[in-house]
Amino acid sequence: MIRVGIIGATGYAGQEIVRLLMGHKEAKIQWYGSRSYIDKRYYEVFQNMFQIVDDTCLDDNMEELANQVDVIFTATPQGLCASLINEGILSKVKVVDLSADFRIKDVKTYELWYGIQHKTPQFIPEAVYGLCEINREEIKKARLVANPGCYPTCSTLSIYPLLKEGLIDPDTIIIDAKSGTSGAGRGAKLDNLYCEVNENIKAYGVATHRHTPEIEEQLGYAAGKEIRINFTPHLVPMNRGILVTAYASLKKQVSYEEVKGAYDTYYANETFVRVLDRDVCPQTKWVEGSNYVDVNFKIDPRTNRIIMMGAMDNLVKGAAGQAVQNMNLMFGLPENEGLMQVPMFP
Ligand SMILES: NC(=O)C1=CN([C@@H]2O[C@H](COP(=O)(O)OP(=O)(O)OC[C@H]3O[C@@H](n4cnc5c(N)ncnc54)[C@H](OP(=O)(O)O)[C@@H]3O)[C@@H](O)[C@H]2O)C=CC1
Ligand SMILES: CC(=O)N[C@@H](CCC(=O)OP(=O)(O)O)C(=O)O
Repeated sequence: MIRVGIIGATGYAGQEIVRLLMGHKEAKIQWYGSRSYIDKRYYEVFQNMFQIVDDTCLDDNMEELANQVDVIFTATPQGLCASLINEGILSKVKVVDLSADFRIKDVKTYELWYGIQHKTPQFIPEAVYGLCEINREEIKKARLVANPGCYPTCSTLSIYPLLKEGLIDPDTIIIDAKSGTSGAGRGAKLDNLYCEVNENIKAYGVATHRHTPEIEEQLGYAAGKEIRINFTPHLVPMNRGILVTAYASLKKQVSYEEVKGAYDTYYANETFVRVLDRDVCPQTKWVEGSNYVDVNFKIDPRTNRIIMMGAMDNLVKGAAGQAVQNMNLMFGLPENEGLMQVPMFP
């Protein structure tokens, strides 16, 4: 049994890790870390866990935690993991960080976009970006995994095959993305009040969203050069789900079969990336509660541009599901263990 500790178990992403691990055959949670609910029963924070989890919430003492578990998930605000981690901890325990602290290789870029000073930049080079379908072999050997952001996961997986195969011009990519409000976490915020969100849709972070450099870095690796994109997220009145619609110019005229072949090259053997049938557009409802990302595309011959689409659950493949997938890889377990939930519909 892998012994698991979660720092930030009382947030949306942390709770989703707990939910998924309840169905995992090889993992047992030993530490439900919190800041505000120390000594409270976990089920008192989330009553969906009543008669399922009886444990009490503990603090965020990573030193102590590292002596008791085999893997730590940090599902905490930006900057916290970087401030707690050290060599002694990493020599004892594997860490999967759900925040952005170790995702961006250039520390100055991280500090600029996140507005905080990185406390442990010495660990950035060894951290592996945990996009399982792309970095699988490196993840297996890692002791520190940077779990990707929700928008970057959906955007990168939707666009990646076309950049790798050189079918699109990397400097023409525009990403329009929409997210449910659980993406913003459980903390009370004016922007996420019912009256602000319900019956409403709005863009935010236009040309300034902190996921922009993360997406640019990952797509840049696929393109083989530095790139710049336009990325516009929108908040939509639903609990879960991310929908990406991305646009790019094709480098030449291509057929449906050629592009489908590019997607199949990378995803035909992937359990969690489903390339949908021709003309079927991904929908968030078809992936809700599951670790799947549904992708598809449509060529517009009038403009010689291509529209790439992706849908996933921000809390599962966009956070907790991918984190568990990373843990499975790091411990040599079947990659899909605990992750085969069928999407909920309707
Ligand atoms: N929500 C999503 O869809 C996604 C989230 N993420 C990332 O996951 C992380 C968690 O996000 P999310 O669950 O949404 O956020 P929440 O606001 O829902 O939860 C934050 C968690 O962090 C804990 N926490 C806050 N401050 C501290 C502190 N100083 N010390 C210890 N624990 C602390 C909170 O504890 P308490 O409640 O006890 O105060 C809570 O458990 C973030 O980095 C986020 O960017 C990544 C991808 C998607
Ligand atoms: C709807 C919403 O507010 N979404 C969050 C992003 C989700 C997230 O969790 O951020 P990381 O992936 O970087 O950890 C936002 O736009 O800030």
